[in-house]
Formats: sequence, C-alpha cells, structure tokens
Amino acid sequence: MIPAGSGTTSIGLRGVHKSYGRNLALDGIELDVAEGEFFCLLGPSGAGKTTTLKTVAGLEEPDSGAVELGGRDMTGVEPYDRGVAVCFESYALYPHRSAYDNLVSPLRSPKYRLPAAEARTRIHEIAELLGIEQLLERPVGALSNGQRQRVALGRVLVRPARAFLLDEPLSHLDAKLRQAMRAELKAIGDVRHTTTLYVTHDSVEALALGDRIGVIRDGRIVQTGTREEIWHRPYDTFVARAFGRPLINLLPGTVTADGHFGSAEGGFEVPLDVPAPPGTAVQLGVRPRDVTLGEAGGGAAGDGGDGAAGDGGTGGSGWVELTGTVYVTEVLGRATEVTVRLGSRQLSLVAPRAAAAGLRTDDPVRLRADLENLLLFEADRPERPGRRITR
Ligand SMILES: Nc1ncnc2c1ncn2[C@@H]1O[C@H](COP(=O)(O)OP(=O)(O)OP(=O)(O)O)[C@@H](O)[C@H]1O
Repeated sequence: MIPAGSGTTSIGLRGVHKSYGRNLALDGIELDVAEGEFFCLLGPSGAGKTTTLKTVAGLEEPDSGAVELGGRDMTGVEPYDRGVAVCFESYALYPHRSAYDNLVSPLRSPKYRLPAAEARTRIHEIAELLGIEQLLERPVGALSNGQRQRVALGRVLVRPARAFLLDEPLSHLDAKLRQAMRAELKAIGDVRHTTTLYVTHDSVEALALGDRIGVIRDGRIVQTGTREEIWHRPYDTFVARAFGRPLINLLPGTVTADGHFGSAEGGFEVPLDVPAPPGTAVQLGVRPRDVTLGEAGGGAAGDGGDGAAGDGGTGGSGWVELTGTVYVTEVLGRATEVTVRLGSRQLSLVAPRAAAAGLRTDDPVRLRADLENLLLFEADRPERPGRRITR
C-alpha cells in the first residue's frame, strides 16, 4: 500500500483570466475539483489546458481571478509552497542520471526528506505500477520517449502531494501501453485518494479516467460533469463532437409544421417534439452506435426514405425507422462503420461485422434508432456551436 500524501486538497479556479500579450489564453475559468477527485480537463490544442495547470501550480499568475487550494487563496504563494506535484508533457529529467536517481531526487529535497528505506519502497512500488522497474539503473538519456515519460510520471507520483497536476502524461506511449497505464494511473489515484487534475485531448482517456470531466474551449470551461452527463446531455455540439468515435452524426433540419424534426434534404421526418417554432433550424444528433441496421424491404420501413415511427411516441419513447442506401463501409476491428445515404445527407452507424458483411454501395438498408437516444441541438452559428435543446 502506498502511504497517503500529506492530506489532499480541493482545487478551485475563480474567474481566472490570463493573456500572453494580445493572446487570451484563459477567459474567466471557473472550476471546482473536489478533494480526492480525479478530474480530467479535455480540450483541443490551444484551448488553455496547460495554462490552467500552470496557473494552479503557481508557474503562471492570473491577470485577474484567483486559484484556491483547500479553499485558500494562493495569490502570492510560491509554487514550491503549494504542495502540488506537476508533470508536464515536456518533462524535465536529468538525462545523465539513472531513472532511480531521477525518482529519488524529489524525495531527498528538504521538504520531504524521506528515510532512505521508505524512499526505496515507494520508488519500487511506483516503478512496478508504471512498468519501469527493470529500467531503474539505466541513464534516462538512454531510454525511449515512452520510457522516459513513465519515469517523469513516476517522479511526480512518488512525492507526497496535496494534488497531482498531470499534463498529457501518456501522450508518448503506444496505444496498448497507454491503455494499461490508464488502469494503473486510476489505481494509483484510488489508492492515494489524492486530488488529480489531468489534462488530455484524448476523449477516450478522459472517459476512462475522470470521476468528472471538464471540457475547455477558447479559454473557457464549456461543461463539467460525469461521463454519463457529458455523454447523454452534452451542452452543445462542440461537446457532443468531442466524445465518441466515429463522430456523432449531426443532421441539419428544421422544425416541421407539426413540431417534429424534419430533414428536407434527407427526405425524412423524426417524430420528436421540438420545443421551437416551425421553421426553426435545428440539428439532430445521432451517435453511430445507437443506430441498428436491418435489411430494407420489410417491416415498418417507410417508403422512399420517409421515417416510420413505432409506438406513436413523440416525447422521446418509441423508435424511428429510416431507409437509405449504403454509401461506404469501413471495417473497425470487430465492428464495421457503415455510412448510409439518406437523400442527399449521410449518416454513419456502427454495426457488428457479421451484420454488415456483404453490404455493397447502393444496397438499400433500413435503420432503426430509439427516440430516447436522439439528441436535438440548435443550428451552429458562426459565434458559437449549437446548444442542446432539452426535450
Ligand atoms: N508562453 C506563452 N506565450 C504566448 N502565448 C502562449 C504561451 N503559452 C500559451 N500561449 C497561448 O495560450 C493559448 C493556450 O495555450 P495552452 O498551452 O494553455 O493550450 P493547450 O490547451 O494546453 O494546448 P495543447 O493541447 O496544444 O498543449 C494558446 O493560444 C497558446 O498559443
């Protein structure tokens, strides 16, 4: 069992602004990470993730707003005195020293000064979890990027800390190792109960690791929530697009005269009540894994691409069937992504490989989706992505 750190802490950012010259990196960040929580901050390149971490660590001072650790304003508190352990993607290691020396050096600092035997135990535990035990005697300069990255991560995790701030710590690992490391990291977090703020641009990683996830864009937090909240109730099309591969289908359409979703280009209607006036431009969000594939030409399929609904549900229960033609198929391991033409629109779905075997371009197919899995959004505007419409 890894010994607990010197007590863990909550992290708060209160309206944090930070500019670099004319470049606005953080535009009023509000964030609360609870004590002991594993929080993933997800966003595209340049969104402000690293700047957020640096601000919490005290390596950058906010232009306005404040960082709090354990409810205490950290303005003017030096990084060293904040008690947080930081791992940046551009890791600073001593290349001529062994991996062991790199791991032990933080523990020798006057702040921690762990007895040698305790330090050794701690290092071996972490090294085992990170799969670097056999590398401990090697100079860091002689390690691969992925191995070096694990040493850098180990260097952070061995330290007793009130919080871990990790910036893309797995980015240099290959897919398989990354997956294994994810599980280890989660285990370390759980064992230590240490607050962790984890930055990534990989949504799979965020979904796998985060007790909660925050999505950041243009220096602002767009949404925070559990993986279920983010997945089922994305704030807008930006958040919806950030999670799930293949990407969510966003089909543009308008509210019909009877208040449903209609796609003139797709030649179909979906009997969902849209709480907006007829004619309003909206988008239907359909996750590829929420669509099932059947053969065309039977059951309740609509004629000529029209939608048919089951159970007469309009408020979100029941289902919808659409007919279309195969455009392209692509094997994704055990499943196949099938892109289907609906009129002049396209929709992707993921089908079991067997179900999609033998499909050829222009084959007619029938699609079925539960109404309760469908999402509605406003149309995207130049100034902002369309927000989800609550039904
Ligand atoms: N030292 C700096 N000087 C000038 N601009 C900076 C500096 N650091 C960051 N920026 C700018 O601030 C914005 C946010 O950068 P930041 O590194 O926080 O983004 P990020 O989300 O971590 O991106 P990435 O995933 O690419 O690391 C970007 O536009 C970036 O160019």
